Amino acid sequence: MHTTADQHVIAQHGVAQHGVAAIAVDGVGVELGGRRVLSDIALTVAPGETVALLGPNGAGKTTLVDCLEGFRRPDQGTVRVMGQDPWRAPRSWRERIGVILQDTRLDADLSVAEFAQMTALWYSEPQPVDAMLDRVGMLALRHQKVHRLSGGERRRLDLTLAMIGSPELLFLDEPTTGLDPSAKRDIWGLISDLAGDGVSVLLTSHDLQEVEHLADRIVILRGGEVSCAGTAEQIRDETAGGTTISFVTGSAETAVNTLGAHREAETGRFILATEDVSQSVVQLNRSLGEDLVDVQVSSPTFEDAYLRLLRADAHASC
Ligand SMILES: Nc1ncnc2c1ncn2[C@@H]1O[C@H](COP(=O)(O)OP(=O)(O)OP(=O)(O)O)[C@@H](O)[C@H]1O
Repeated sequence: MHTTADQHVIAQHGVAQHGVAAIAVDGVGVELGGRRVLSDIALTVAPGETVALLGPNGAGKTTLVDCLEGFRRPDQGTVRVMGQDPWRAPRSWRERIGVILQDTRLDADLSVAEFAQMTALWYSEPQPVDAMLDRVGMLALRHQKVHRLSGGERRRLDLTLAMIGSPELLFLDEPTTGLDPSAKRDIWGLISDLAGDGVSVLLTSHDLQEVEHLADRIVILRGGEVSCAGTAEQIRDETAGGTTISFVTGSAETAVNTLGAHREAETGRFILATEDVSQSVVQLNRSLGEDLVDVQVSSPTFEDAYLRLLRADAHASC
């Protein structure tokens, strides 16, 4: 599915809008320590699109992002980021991307403003530091030493540093780790605003709520391969199925032959797939009357789908 979906996105947004996808990966393979860590990876991020990379520990997300950021050269396949091979890209290319790392250490004895100013020096046209600090709610802390910042404040500073060069593409690795729920919402708002301004985002996160909230599309890596790709709704529907009504009745024949339900062997309950819950409940009542007991409606979530995908056998995909 990922190939078709990605081709569709490229056709719809990437090529049509600007001619060049923010990220275009094809057939990428990486071997580390004699072990294949990535195999035949295909991935695209269209300009202005937010794509989330999801997968269990060790799935290969960091290795792939390393290839995209130019820190690792894949053994096979092609990688283009903003139209260039990251491994050979010049400094002018690096100025067009912003990076927030999973675990940055800001140990210097500098203040927040000094640290941001030092980062700004690297770019030819940086944003004004105070304006960026204000945008992430850090202006009041501009004189605070960075090594005294709390985990959440440090994460906000990380984001400031990533944004300071006005990047066209942002790599966000666990951008809200350690943030309280309210701060997390603020940062989500900020990331959505950036996406609204046309910034492309590759988000790596284990926070399913965050991924669902921010990503236009989700690419799930598993065992170094793309296991599934699509919108959260597509992945949910294809992996966990649609809404079902489960019920108990003594009229098995009506349940199966008239209503089209199937009997679950383990529980003896009847399961009916439905696209319109109220209409199906009316129909159940009409057909089974008082012989209808313990009706339960189940609508799978994206989390259900993701967990099911991780539990499934090694070749499962959607
Ligand atoms: N230098 C290396 N030599 C050998 N194996 C490595 C090396 N670096 C990473 N690996 C292995 O490659 C696999 C993918 O690692 P990677 O860090 O890309 O996973 P990840 O999806 O980012 O995991 P996490 O969610 O835990 O950060 C892991 O099994 C890891 O042990």
